[in-house]
Amino acid sequence: MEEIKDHFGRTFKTLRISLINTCNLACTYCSYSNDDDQKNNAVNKGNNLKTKELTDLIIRLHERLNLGSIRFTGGEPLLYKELPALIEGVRKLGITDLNLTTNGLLLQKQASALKAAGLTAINVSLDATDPLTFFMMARRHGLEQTLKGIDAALHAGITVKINSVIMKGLNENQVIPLLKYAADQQLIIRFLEIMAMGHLHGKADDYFFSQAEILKLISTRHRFTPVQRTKSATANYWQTEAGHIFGIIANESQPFCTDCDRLRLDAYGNIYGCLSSNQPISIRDISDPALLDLSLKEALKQKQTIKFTGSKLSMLHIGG
Ligand SMILES: Nc1nc2c(ncn2[C@@H]2O[C@H](COP(=O)(O)OP(=O)(O)OP(=O)(O)O)[C@@H](O)[C@H]2O)c(=O)[nH]1
Ligand SMILES: C[S@@+](CC[C@H](N)C(=O)[O-])C[C@H]1O[C@@H](n2cnc3c(N)ncnc32)[C@H](O)[C@@H]1O
Ligand code: SF4
Ligand code: SF4
Repeated sequence: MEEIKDHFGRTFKTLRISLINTCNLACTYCSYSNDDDQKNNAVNKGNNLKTKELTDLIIRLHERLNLGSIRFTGGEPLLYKELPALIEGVRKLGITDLNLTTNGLLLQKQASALKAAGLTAINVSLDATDPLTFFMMARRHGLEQTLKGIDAALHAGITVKINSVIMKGLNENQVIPLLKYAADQQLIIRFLEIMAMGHLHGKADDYFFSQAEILKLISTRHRFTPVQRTKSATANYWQTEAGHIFGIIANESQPFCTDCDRLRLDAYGNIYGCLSSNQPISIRDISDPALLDLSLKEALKQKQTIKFTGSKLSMLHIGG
């Protein structure tokens, strides 16, 4: 069967599944307000997919795309009750690179079940090592719980990386402490440039803290050299003289659309070919393979040529 490809040679190999569009934190850059929730309900159509329906959709996507990896995200994916069962089901399809992006609050309880189910690696979001700044960023307390979650995942034998969104005027003073925490734990950390999504659409500039600014801050403490980028990666990486690897996801300063291989599936059975797209393409009720192909080709057209251009949907709603 002919591979679904665009004229840049891009195809879909990584499936990012948003399992749920609710969350137990309300991060300032993601959630509209303290009690956000469904203000932007553009994609909240119908009922969430049941685990069986979701597994069937994954099977059909995998048959067509020969997926290399899956990342479970959200909203907060650890609120999805049947995650271990889902992971087990997907692993049986032969997809063994199975990853999770989480805020880590519920990780302490779930880490060993996730490992047993076959999860490969976890990216934990952590924007501060200081409880007050954590609260300011997340609008909830939870630093200690998140740190315990990271410990539990490591104890269970799961590889962990840290993601830290850096916002000018709010938590740039956390770059050095976060880097130190990660180095002490021997974890890779990636700092994220803020993205103009949801309520930040058109307003993100005020908070933008660039890759260059992050590197400048780090250079006051460490010497570092660049690491060769891997194809389709979101992050650029560097290694400090002490051997610690850190990265920056520079959506604005150093975009990575040219070899993007990511397809998104939300909790309602809609696909998106690009994080910049507000247009859901429903594949939930499609059983005809030719129609699935058409939908995937349509989704591939949503990809950007150069960089992320902003979205009215927040990560909470499209799936981060
Ligand atoms: N523009 C853009 N940014 C993305 C995309 N996927 C992830 N990101 C950015 O990368 C951040 C971290 O994403 P993760 O869920 O950790 O996934 P990842 O970076 O692909 O993970 P690794 O495979 O471990 O490198 C997100 O919060 C976004 O800022 C994408 O498809 N497009
Ligand atoms: C939407 S969250 C979903 C998974 C989980 N709740 C978590 O926080 O890891 C996925 C990632 O998106 C990032 N994110 C959300 N909104 C963002 C924004 N406006 N700019 C940059 N990153 C953002 C978060 O920091 C997190 O690392
Ligand atoms: S970034 Fe993750 S933890 Fe924070 S509000 Fe969004 S979905 Fe929740
Ligand atoms: S903005 Fe779109 S094309 Fe660019 S990396 Fe993100 S998902 Fe891929």
